[in-house]
This record gives sequence, C-alpha cells and structure tokens, in this order.
Amino acid sequence: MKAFDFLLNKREEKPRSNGITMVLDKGLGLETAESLMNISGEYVDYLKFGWGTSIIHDEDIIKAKVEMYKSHDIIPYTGGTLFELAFMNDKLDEFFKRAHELGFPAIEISDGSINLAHEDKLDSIRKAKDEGFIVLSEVGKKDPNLDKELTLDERISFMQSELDAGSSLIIVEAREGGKNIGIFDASGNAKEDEIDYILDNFDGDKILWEAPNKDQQVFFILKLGNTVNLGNVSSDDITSLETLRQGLRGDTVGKIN
Ligand SMILES: O=C(O)[C@H](CS(=O)(=O)O)OP(=O)(O)O
Repeated sequence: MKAFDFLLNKREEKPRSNGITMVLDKGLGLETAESLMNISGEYVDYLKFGWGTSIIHDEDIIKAKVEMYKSHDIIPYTGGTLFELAFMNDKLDEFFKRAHELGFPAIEISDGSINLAHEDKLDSIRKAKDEGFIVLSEVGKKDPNLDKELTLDERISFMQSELDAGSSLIIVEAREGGKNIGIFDASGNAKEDEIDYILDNFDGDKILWEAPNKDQQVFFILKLGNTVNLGNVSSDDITSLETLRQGLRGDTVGKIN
C-alpha cells in the first residue's frame, strides 16, 4: 500500500495508451537503475539507453539492465544516435541482430545528427518493424541551425509518413537540454503557437514530447492534461514528474482533473 494512499490521484495503469513517460538512461549502473525502478518503475513506460552510451558498456550489463527494465513492464530501447551510427557505418543488419541478442524490444530511428534521405528513414522504420521491433521515430535536428531549416509543415508531413511507415510513437526532438530546438526557444520556453499548429494537424496521442526540464513538464501537463506523453525525463526526475501528473506538487495542485 502507498504511504498516503488516501491522497493518491491514481492514473491509468500500464500498459498505458497515453500519459506515457519516457526516461533517459545516460549510463546508470545496474544496481542504481534497479533500485530506482523498485521505487518508481510503475511510473515509467519507455526507457531510452541514450545516444551511443550502450556501445561502450559491457554487453552483459546492458543485457541485465534490459531484462531488469522489462521485468518492471518497461519497454527499453536504443537511442536514435545508435541507429544513426549503425546506418552511417553501413551496419544496419548487424545493429538489428545485436539489438535482438541484447533483448531490446524497441528501437529509435532518427536523423538528428546525420543526413538521411527521408525515404531511407522510412525504409529503416519498415525494416525495423519487419525485424519485429517496436519503432519510435524522432523528428528534428540536433544542430539548432539545421533544425530551424525545417518548417512546421515539413515536420508534420515527416511525422505522418513515419507513423504510416510503422512508428508507434513520434518523438519531437528537444535533446537532453530542451533549449533552442524544435518547439522550445533559446530559454527553453515552449512555443505554444507551434505546438497548437502541430496538434491541429497531427494526432497528439501519437506524439512523445521531449521535455527534459520541470517547467516544460508543468507547461505540457497544464496545457494538455496529465495524459500527455513526455520524454527525455531524467532518471532523477521520475518521482517529480509523476507527482506533477497527479497534482501532488505546487505547480499542479488543484489543477488536475
Ligand atoms: O535525441 C535525443 O533526445 C537523445 C539525447 S541527446 O540529443 O543526445 O542529448 O539522443 P538519442 O540519440 O535519441 O538517445
């Protein structure tokens, strides 16, 4: 039983169709990650092994972490940069094979750091689906100057074609910092008019908004409700985000239906 169960504002249990929380693992040790999941794994839906971090760690530890996350009904997946590295090195088949061997049920397909023809990105999504993976794909560039070249209509059209190609969720890029990229300005404030435009033209339940900072998480919860899908949440902030979702922190107290 929870410590103050009579004050809980319970949310839909996993597997959730919305209200998804994606956490960024930047290379946690197995025991640390396990201890974290023991206390708050029920609030985590997806767990991203960030960028190329899992390349430099021992395969046995990665395997053990993947299994541990799965035992908490969390879907662990490989960061988009890892796919990009495999693609640019012409090692896609090896990448899929190894991801399977390590136990990953899902992978992210992105083109944030490399030049990838959109048709090749769509092909990669289809290929990953055919290989049996759940696919999340990310739209946006990591270099703010390149990212600014993408118009909103282009973004939306990419999002739709990636969904049609088989992505389960479309991630809106904001990196780990959440500033000067995509829907966030240089100070990390959300560009509400752009978000509204995206939501007018694309199914919000299929979007995973990267929102690494607390103010961004509060903004989305107050704007779209506690069933908004949020990602790149730091492993330190899992409990904070869930309390925001449940209206148990000052920013959202009395504001959650
Ligand atoms: O794209 C992302 O959100 C992450 C984190 S960062 O951009 O490298 O800060 O990268 P990913 O390759 O998807 O794990």
